[in-house]
Amino acid sequence: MSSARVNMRPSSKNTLLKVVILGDGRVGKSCLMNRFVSNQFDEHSFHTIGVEFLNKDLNLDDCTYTLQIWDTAGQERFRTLRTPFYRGSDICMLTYAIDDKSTFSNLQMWKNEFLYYADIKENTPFPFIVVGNKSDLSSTEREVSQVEMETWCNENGITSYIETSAKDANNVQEAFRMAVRQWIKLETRADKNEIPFNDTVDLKTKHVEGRTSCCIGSGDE
Ligand SMILES: Nc1nc2c(ncn2[C@@H]2O[C@H](COP(=O)(O)OP(=O)(O)OP(=O)(O)O)[C@@H](O)[C@H]2O)c(=O)[nH]1
Repeated sequence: MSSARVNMRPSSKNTLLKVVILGDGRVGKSCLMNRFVSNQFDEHSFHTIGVEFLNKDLNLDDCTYTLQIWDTAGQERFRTLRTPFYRGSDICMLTYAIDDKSTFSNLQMWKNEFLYYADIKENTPFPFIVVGNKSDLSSTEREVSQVEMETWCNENGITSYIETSAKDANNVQEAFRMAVRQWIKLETRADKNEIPFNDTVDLKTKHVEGRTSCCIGSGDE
């Protein structure tokens, strides 16, 4: 068998990527997912309890990716409900709200929680993307500057970061596209340089024929 593992993905099928969205409660994780999947925004979005997921196809560079997007509950009391779903993730979106410094300060906690429960070793390259949501808010409400975000990302080896507004639909599509590009970048690098070639196991590339969606424990408190 050839060592060109990257070319084994049949173009006629989708590549399924599991994307998990993490961050403190109320930063807008559910709104980002709903804006991306349904192009809708709910001003009075309820707390998520546990996790929910929705699928959405994304076309990039002549390939179709089915993003299985997992929206998790940000509140501490739902920790044990959300963490079992981190395993098998392909992309992790670390989210904060630009008008709430504490949600930004907690990014390190979210990154650590993800790495631990997804069972990924600390220094293994992984497609993280940092999203500063609620960019529609006025500059007087802003508590986290773009420079602070860039600095934190640089310190944490994260090269994908963006500010979004689920409310105005600003940069939401772009955030998911950026996340997939980051996944492709690392996948290609892993294929070429890092992961020893294995005839039988391709942990990153999965294929789906159809679309599904379901909810697990969503609703009001
Ligand atoms: N101004 C503004 N408000 C937003 C934006 N995104 C979400 N919100 C509001 O922020 C609140 C929380 O949004 P959610 O999407 O429920 O937050 P969450 O991160 O999923 O919260 P948990 O489920 O508790 O983890 C809601 O009142 C939203 O309307 C945004 O881009 N701009």
